[in-house]
Amino acid sequence: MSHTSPPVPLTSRAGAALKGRVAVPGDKSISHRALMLGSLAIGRSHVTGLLESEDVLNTAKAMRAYGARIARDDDGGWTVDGAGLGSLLEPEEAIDYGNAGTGVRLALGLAGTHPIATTFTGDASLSRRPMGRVLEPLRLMGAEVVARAGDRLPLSIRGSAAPAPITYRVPVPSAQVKSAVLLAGLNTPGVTTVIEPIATRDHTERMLSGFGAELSVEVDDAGARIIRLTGQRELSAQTVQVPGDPSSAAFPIIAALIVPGSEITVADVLLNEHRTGLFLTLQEMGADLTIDNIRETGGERLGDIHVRHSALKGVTVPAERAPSMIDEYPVLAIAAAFASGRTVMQGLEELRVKESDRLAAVAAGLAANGIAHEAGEDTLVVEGRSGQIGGGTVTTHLDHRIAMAFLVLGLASDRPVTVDDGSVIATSFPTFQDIIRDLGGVIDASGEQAA
Ligand SMILES: O=C(O)C1=C[C@@H](OP(=O)(O)O)[C@@H](O)[C@H](O)C1
Ligand SMILES: C=C(OP(=O)(O)O)C(=O)O
Repeated sequence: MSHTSPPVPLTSRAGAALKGRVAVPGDKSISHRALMLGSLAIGRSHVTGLLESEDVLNTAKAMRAYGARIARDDDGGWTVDGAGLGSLLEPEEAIDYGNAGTGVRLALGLAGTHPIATTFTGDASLSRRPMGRVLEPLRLMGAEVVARAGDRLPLSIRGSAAPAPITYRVPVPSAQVKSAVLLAGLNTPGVTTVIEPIATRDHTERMLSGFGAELSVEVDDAGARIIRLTGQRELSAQTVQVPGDPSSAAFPIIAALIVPGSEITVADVLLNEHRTGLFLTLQEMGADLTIDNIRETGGERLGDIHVRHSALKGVTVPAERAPSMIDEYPVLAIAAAFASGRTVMQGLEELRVKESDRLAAVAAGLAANGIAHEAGEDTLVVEGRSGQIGGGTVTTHLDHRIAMAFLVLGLASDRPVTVDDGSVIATSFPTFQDIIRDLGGVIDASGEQAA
């Protein structure tokens, strides 16, 4: 399905308490990277728990176009036969990356240091998002780019036959930019260095090391991470187990916190320290949220998260925590609406360049459902329990997280909440509705009556 398909309005409403144990699908960030690194490695990689969502399937399609063989096995695992570093084939057609920012930005990194031409396109959301943040370092490495005004998609990129290693200080906290430069460094002779003043998710570094890349990470006196990668070293095939996506787990977890009487477990959730800002914030808000069965697999930590309906209180979420929960603010705003007192979220400028302008989209959704709030340039303040909640229709702007966040709102609201298009949920969490229903939550196609 693509997002030229007709919109699918969905409505959620309050019902029984949420109960049960669920597992959310695999982490999106790790899934993209497993397919990409497997495609560059020599030999056959095996991936279990891959997220089978539209964004990740677009990466599978892209890597096939570059010459990798990628197949789903009968047992649900995936095999990836890599073409080997430096041997990406020129895709015969434009690669349509749909809604996937991570996918296209990381693929640009790969394409940017191979002497082949690739044209990338995307849906209306992706075509609005800035690509200059990855094109700037790739141009410094020798790539030629022809892009729409403002470095937007569609664009064509041709990598240099003799790419130059660079030292690049990432100007915005972005794991996608960091990763694009590191992936470009793989096919570049010499040492590519990325300096990251503010730490972001480090799945690329971890997985590159796991696939045998020569990579080191050092933290300087100012706390910046300095990542050095020696290029043109072969990668070797690996087995990757993808843990559950904490950004997906956020939705049932917050649903359980705000629906009275709820008690749920979300099993096997990734607990990488650069991804757990939401869980810490919820605990500060007074959430009954505990984590156990903590273990490590494939260089990543995971565990089971238990939550019970809780009396939440408003808190201030500091700007420096934003990179570790950047995709979770829309649903945190929903938790904040049920807290006593005000919740202040700071350092949100990156929300403006996601699948939608998330700050504006969240504010509009809160307004439509009677929740008092104030949005600044890079801040959001939500007044908890400010009156009757719900009854609104929310515009999703092709943004899965806006759709899911406001469907969670409806599960605990005084009146039902409708989102104008739930089809986009399939980009990251295709089983969202099934999981909420399994727990006892009510989400219907709009117009359908609850049973
Ligand atoms: O590297 C990644 O896998 C991601 C990085 C983040 O984006 P930025 O790099 O733009 O912060 C995040 O929002 C996105 O969902 C996934
Ligand atoms: C920002 C997101 O994804 P991407 O940048 O990969 O489109 C997200 O999933 O919330």
